[in-house]
Amino acid sequence: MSEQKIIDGKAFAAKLRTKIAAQVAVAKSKHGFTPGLAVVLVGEDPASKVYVRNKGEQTKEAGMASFEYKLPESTSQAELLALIDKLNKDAAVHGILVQLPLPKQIDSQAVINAIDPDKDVDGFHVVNAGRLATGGKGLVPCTPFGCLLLLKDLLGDLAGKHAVVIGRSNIVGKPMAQLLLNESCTVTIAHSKTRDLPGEVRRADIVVAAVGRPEMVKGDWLKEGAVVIDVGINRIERDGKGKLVGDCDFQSCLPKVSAITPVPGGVGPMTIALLLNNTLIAAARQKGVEL
Ligand SMILES: Nc1nc(=O)c2c([nH]1)NC[C@@H]1CN(c3ccc(C(=O)N[C@@H](CCC(=O)O)C(=O)O)cc3)C=[N+]21
Repeated sequence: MSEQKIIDGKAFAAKLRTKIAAQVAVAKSKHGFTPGLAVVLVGEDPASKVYVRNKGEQTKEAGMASFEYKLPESTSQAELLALIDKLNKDAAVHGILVQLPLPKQIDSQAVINAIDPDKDVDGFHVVNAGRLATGGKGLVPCTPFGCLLLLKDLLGDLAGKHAVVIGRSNIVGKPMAQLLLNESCTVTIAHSKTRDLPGEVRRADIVVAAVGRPEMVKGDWLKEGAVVIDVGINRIERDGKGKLVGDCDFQSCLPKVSAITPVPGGVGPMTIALLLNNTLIAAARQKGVEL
């Protein structure tokens, strides 16, 4: 019964990648260029290595060029900045992603702000954050962009809906709130100091959970028929086994919602699809073509 309530982010992302691959083919055949994405990984974090590998594989599957840079944990900030300078100047590279988090000797924000904003396919550069906040044409962070596409596919026009975003990070919460505001939602941003979080969430037509706390949002916090987008990816131990769970308690939320994203298979695959989409957008703009 509730099967159709579960949003299939994996299938949506696969469809999106098919569309992107078709546009990449046009870029090659009609305009004579191959969109290229450079991914930079510093150090040995095992989860980061998996993401970087998935990104590389899906980039190539879409027909794009993938450039991977794996630097040692001991890399200095100056060395990383030198690589970014080289990638900024490389005409075959249209998008640059530096995997976060970075080792502690490196100032992440300084590194992000060294990327050419027009190649900043993560949308994390202060210029892109400013463009999003002021209605300019920039690059939008992949995870919130993916969440927005899922919401619009499900609900159509979002105007007037009450959205509660839980979490205020620069990479998800804040840009998500900006995007929902641009869609004329009434937006509440909740965080660790919010008084009566369940009470705030109970007013929401749309809940976006991005706090990084396993299974924090409970079903009895939700308004009947709410749409829940769960951005959390938390690795926990249960019954002696490793398990991936979101920021929402899926079992108690499912009966209350009209739709909910699962973890895994929800927002995660969308993030990578939107990264490819941003790379395509960045490449088309750099080449001055419409795809
Ligand atoms: N500069 C930067 N940009 C990022 O976008 C970025 C980053 N750094 N650092 C790490 C996080 C994490 N992240 C994920 C992307 C896809 C999945 C994903 O596809 N997850 C699948 C599989 C999860 C699994 O099985 O491990 C799913 O949710 O179904 C997860 C996590 C991007 N990140």
